[in-house]
Amino acid sequence: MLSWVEKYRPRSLKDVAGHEKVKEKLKTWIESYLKGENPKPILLVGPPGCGKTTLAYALANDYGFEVIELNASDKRNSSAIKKVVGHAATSSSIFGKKFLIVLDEVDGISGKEDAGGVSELIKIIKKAKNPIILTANDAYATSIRSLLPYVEIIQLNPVHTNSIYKVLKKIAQKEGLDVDDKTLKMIAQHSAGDLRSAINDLEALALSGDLSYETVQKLPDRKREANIFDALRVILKTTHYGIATTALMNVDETPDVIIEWIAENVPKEYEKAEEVARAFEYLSKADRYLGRVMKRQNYGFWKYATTLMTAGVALSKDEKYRKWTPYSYPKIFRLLTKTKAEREILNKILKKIGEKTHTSSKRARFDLQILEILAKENPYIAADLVDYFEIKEDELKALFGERLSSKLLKILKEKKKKKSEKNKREDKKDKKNEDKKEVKKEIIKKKKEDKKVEEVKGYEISDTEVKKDIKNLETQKQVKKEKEIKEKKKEDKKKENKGKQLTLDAFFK
Ligand SMILES: Nc1ncnc2c1ncn2[C@@H]1O[C@H](COP(=O)(O)OP(=O)(O)OP(=O)(O)O)[C@@H](O)[C@H]1O
Repeated sequence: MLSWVEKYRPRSLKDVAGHEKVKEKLKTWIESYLKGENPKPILLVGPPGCGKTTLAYALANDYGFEVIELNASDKRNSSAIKKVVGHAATSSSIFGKKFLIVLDEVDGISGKEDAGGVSELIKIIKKAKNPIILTANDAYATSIRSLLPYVEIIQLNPVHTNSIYKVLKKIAQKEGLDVDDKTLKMIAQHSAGDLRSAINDLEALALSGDLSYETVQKLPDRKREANIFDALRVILKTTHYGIATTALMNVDETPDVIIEWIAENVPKEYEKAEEVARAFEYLSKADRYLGRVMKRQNYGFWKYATTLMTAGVALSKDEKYRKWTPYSYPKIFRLLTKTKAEREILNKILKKIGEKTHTSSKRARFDLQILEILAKENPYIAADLVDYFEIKEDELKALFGERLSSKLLKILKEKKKKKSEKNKREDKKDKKNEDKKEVKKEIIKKKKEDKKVEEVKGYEISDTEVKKDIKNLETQKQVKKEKEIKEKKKEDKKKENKGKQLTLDAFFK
C-alpha cells in the first residue's frame, strides 16, 4: 500500500502547490536543453518536504524525460556516482530516451564515507549532455562548497499554510475523511511549510481514527521538530555508516533527547526482532556514555554516544525498509511536557507512587511507564496498582486519556463491588457466630440460675441445641413484635375515632 505522500505526489507541475516562479524557471531551463543548449545543472535548495524532488519528477513527466535517481540513503562515493549516473549523464541518448538525472540531498554527501563523491560529480557535470537536478537543504554546507560554481541555485521557500491546507482538503475529500476545515488548518499550521509532514500527520491521525481538533492541537511543532524527523528518517533508513553519523549534524537537540526519539521509533521501522534487539543493544551502550557525561561532566563522551545511537542503530538492520513509517514523538516526553496543570497532576501522581514504593520521583517516573504498559497489556493488574497508589479519577484521565482510564475505572468499580459483597457476606457470617455465642452464654446463665451449675460444668452445648434456642428466641421476638404492632394499631384507631367529628346526620343514623 502506498503512503499518502507517494499516492498524492503530484505527477505534473500544474499540481505542485505554490512555487510558481520556480516552476517557470524550471520550464525555461528544460526547454533550453530541448533546444540543444547546455545550461548549468540546477541546485534546488529549500527546507525538507517543500517539494524539491517532486518538482524534479513533475518536470520530467511533463516533458517526457525518464528519471535516473541517486538518493540520500544510497552510497555516494566516487565509484557509486560514476556507476549510477555517470553514463546516463554523459551519453547523448540511450535508445532515443531522454534522461533527467536527480541527486537528492547532495549536502549530505560526506567527505569521509563518500570519498571523492563531490569531485566525481563535478567531473560528470563538466561532461554532462543530459539535464541534472540536485537538491539540498543547505546550499552552503561545507561538503558541497566546491560544487557551487558549476550549478545554478534556485531557492525554494516553505510551502504557504494556505496551499498546504488546500492539498490536505483535497486528500481528505478523496479519502472520504470526516474532518473539519479548522482541524485541517491546524495540521497545516503545525507543519511549518513542510507539506510532507502535513500529509504524514493527516494519514497517521486518520489511521488512529482520531481526527479531532483537540488531538491535532497536540501535534509536535515541526518548526522545532523538523530536523529530528529528518534525522530519524536517515538513521532508520540508511545502511550506510557515514550517512548515519552525519544525520544529526543539523539537529538542534542534545543526545539525551535524541536517544529517546530513536528508541521510540526503532520498533516502528525495524521488522525483525533481532534487528530491534541489536539496535537497543547499541542504544543501551550509548546511554551508558550519556550517564558518564552527566556524572563526570565530560562532554567528550557525547561523541561515542552519538556514533552508537546513529551508526550502531542504522547498521543493526539487515537491509533498508522501503516502506513509509509514521514516526512519532517519544511518549516519555509527553509525560514530561504537558501543560502546567497536567504537570502538577503528574507530580502529584509521582509523589503518591514515590511514597508507596519509598522511591524518588525519578524512579517513580519509571514505574509510571510500567503502569502505562500494564494498563494496555494487563488492565486488571494495572487497576489494582491504580487502587494501591490511590490515583484518583481525574488524575487517571489526565495520565492515560479518556478511553484507557474509563476501562481501568470500570474494572476498579467491578472489583470494589465484588469486594463489598464479599465483606457483607463475611459480616453476616460473623453476626451469626456472635448470636450463637450470645445464646450459649444465655443458656449457661439460665442453667446456673436453675441451680444446675454442677451439671453445667463440662456440659457441651450442641449446635442443634443452639439452633433450636435461636429459633425459639426468634419466634418469641416475632410474637412480641406482632403483639406490639397489633397494640399500636388499636391505639391508633382509638386516637383516630377520638378526633373524628361526626355530622349531625351521621350521628342520628
Ligand atoms: N509543493 C508541493 N505540492 C504538492 N505536494 C507536495 C509539495 N511539496 C511536497 N509535497 C508532498 O510531500 C512529499 C514529499 O515532497 P518532496 O520529496 O518533494 O520534498 P523535498 O523538498 O524533496 O524534501 P527533502 O528535502 O526531505 O528531500 C511529496 O511526495 C508530496 O506528496
